[in-house]
Amino acid sequence: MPKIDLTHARSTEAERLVSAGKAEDDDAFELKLRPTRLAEFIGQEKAKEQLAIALEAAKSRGEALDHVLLFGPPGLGKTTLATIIANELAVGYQQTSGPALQIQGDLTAILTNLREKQVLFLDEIHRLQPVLEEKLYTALEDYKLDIIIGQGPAARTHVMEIRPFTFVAATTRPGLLSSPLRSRFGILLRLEFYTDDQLRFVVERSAEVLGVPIDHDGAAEIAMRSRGTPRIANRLLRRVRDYAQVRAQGVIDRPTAQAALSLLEVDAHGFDELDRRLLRTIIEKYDGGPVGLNTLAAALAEEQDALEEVYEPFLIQIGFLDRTPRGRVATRLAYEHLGIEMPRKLSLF
Ligand SMILES: Nc1ncnc2c1ncn2[C@@H]1O[C@H](COP(=O)(O)OP(=O)(O)OP(=O)(O)O)[C@@H](O)[C@H]1O
Repeated sequence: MPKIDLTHARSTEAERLVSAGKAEDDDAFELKLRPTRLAEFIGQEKAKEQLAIALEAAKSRGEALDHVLLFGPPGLGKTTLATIIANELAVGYQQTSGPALQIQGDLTAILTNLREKQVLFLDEIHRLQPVLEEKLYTALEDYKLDIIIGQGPAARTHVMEIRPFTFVAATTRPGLLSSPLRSRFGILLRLEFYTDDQLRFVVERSAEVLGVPIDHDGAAEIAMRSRGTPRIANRLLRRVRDYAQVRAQGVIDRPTAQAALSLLEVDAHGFDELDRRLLRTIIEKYDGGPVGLNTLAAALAEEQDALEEVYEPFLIQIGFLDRTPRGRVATRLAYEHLGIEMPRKLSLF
C-alpha cells in the first residue's frame, strides 16, 4: 500500500486560501463587504423569509425580537445576519463569543449593561462554559439575572432585572447545544451552502463595492471554486484582483480568473492540497473507508474538530464524502476526481 506523505501536514486551518474559517486579515475586508440590510443579503431565501416576517411582527408590536439561533458551516453569513437584524430593528448591537466569556462577571457585566431591545450576538455558543450557559437561562426567559453575593453559608441570591433584549447566537455545531438552551430560541435559522449562481452575485456585488472590473464569466469562475461559501468567494476575489492588476490590466474575465486560481492551486471544485490529501488518505490508506474520524484526523495530523466542522461539510454536500455510522467513506466521485479506479466491492458469495 502506498505511503502517505505527511511532509506538508498540519497546515493550520486559517492559512488555507479556501478555508471557510476566518483568517487574520479577513476582518477589515469583510467589514467593507458586509451587506447591511436584509434586501442586500443574497440567497438563504427560507431563512430570510422567516426572519423578515419575525422582524415585521416584532416591529409592529414594538417588542424585542424573539431570540434567534443561527446555525450552519462557517463563512455563510451568520455574523452578517446578526448585524442585519440590529440594523433592520434600528437597535444597538454588541458582539462577543463563547470562548471570550471566561468568568461569570463577564456575562453579568454584559447583561446588566444592555440597552432596551438591543441585539446581543454570541458567536460559537457551543463553546460557552456550562455554568455561564445556566446563567443565561433566566436572562433569556424572564429578563432576570440571579446574582450570588458572598460565599458559603452567608451567600445570598439577589435577582436583578435586565432590559428586554434580543439574543442572537451562532454555532457551527447545533448538535452540541443542550436542549434547555435550544428551547430558549424562538427563531431557528439554518444557513445552507450557496449555489454557484448566488455566489456569482456575491462576487459581482463585492467587485462593485471594491471597484474591481469583472465580467460575468470571471465572476462565475470564482463562484464555482468558492465551496458554496461567500467568505471564500470574497477571499478568492481579492487574490484574483491582485493577479489581474499585475498580469491583465486589472480586468477579471474567465481566462484571468482561471490562470490566477490555478496558480493558487485552487482546482475547479475549490479543492486545495488538503482536500485532495484527505480524500487520497481515505482511498489509499483505508481502502476507501469506512475510517473513524479520530483515526483519519491522526493520519492527516489535523484536529478532529476542524475536520468535522470545516473540511467535511462541503465534501459531503457535493457528494465526495459519506459520513456513515462506521466512519468516513470516499465516494465514486472522489475516485473519479483523483483519477483512481474504484475497486469493485468483493462479493461474499
Ligand atoms: N448572503 C450574503 N451576501 C453577500 N455577502 C455575504 C453573504 N453572506 C456572507 N457574506 C460575506 O461573507 C463574509 C463572511 O460572512 P460572515 O462573517 O457573516 O460569516 P459567518 O457565518 O458569521 O462566519 P463564522 O461563523 O466563521 O464567523 C462577509 O464578508 C460577508 O460580507
